[in-house]
Amino acid sequence: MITASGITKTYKQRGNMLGARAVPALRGVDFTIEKGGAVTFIGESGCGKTTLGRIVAGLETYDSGDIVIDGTPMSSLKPRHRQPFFRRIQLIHQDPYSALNPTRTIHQTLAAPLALRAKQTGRGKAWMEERARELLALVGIDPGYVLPRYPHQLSGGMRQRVVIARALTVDPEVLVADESVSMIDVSLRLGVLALLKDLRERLDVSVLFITHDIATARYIGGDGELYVIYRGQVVESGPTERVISGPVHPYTQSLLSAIPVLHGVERPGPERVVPTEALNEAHSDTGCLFARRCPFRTDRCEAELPALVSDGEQAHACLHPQRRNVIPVEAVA
Ligand SMILES: Nc1ncnc2c1ncn2[C@@H]1O[C@H](COP(=O)(O)OP(=O)(O)OP(=O)(O)O)[C@@H](O)[C@H]1O
Repeated sequence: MITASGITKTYKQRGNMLGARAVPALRGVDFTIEKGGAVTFIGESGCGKTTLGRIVAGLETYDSGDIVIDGTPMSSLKPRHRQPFFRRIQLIHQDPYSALNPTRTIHQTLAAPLALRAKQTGRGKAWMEERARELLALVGIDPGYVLPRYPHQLSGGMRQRVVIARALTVDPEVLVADESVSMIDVSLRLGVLALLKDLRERLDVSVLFITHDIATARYIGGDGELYVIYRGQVVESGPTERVISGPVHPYTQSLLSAIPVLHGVERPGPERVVPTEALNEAHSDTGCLFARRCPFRTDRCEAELPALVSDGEQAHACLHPQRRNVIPVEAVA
């Protein structure tokens, strides 16, 4: 089990003559990934999703808060001692073109991490060969065809599957899939999503899925937890189906209005959400981060940052939670 609590991350971006500008990417994010579970983060571009995925995979540092992996807080370890923990969490690179070394055959690509695994588990070369074939078959490609070939000799879909097979060489407990950086086209994307769903069921591996698309959030992690993130803050969370059928934060509702059917949502609206502003521009950080775009804002929202309040299952950070449907103004004809 992996627990993240209060994760914050601020980037320093080179600014104008006044010096570097601080860009808060994550502002105190908490979540738990259970064994075999699915956790989805959804939000629009720039909200901090990719940063979060990289932090969970141990590829990015964080400023405060902690990640606890199977009871061990990562802050209690020196960076090199964190590696064995983070190895259990594999980020699936979504750009199959740059993720594989073009000068290595697939056999060589899989051999390196399998050799490490063989050493750790006291196995030999025969096991490595067998495991490479087994993993390729698991991701739905013919080992005999793929193993001797170079990445450029394979289709985009095959390359993406090889990337997933490589992630599986270390027997990960969690796969992190950041769809927002996906370079693959729609038809391949659906195949990869189906594969991730299948691997979750067959290997009991957990999935941390990062997306800006509610339909894929539902497809891959419909039985898991959904976290809606806005400008680095979780504004709503809960069981995916429950949040989708009963969103209370106006931002979640505006995201959901992109899908045609909303079961169980009262619809006296629609109310309109102000279009996306340039997220990093001179936003006031006092008060609710969504206030400027929110159709329900009051003076209180401008002054008070709402904390995440939970009813035990579903949580929201809104001073005026709504049981109504709102739509982003971009979607209005
Ligand atoms: N290496 C970096 N240096 C400076 N700022 C960064 C860096 N990486 C991300 N940021 C900033 O942090 C914020 C969050 O970025 P992040 O990539 O995590 O968002 P995202 O939700 O994944 O966006 P997208 O869906 O477009 O990938 C953005 O404002 C971004 O400009």
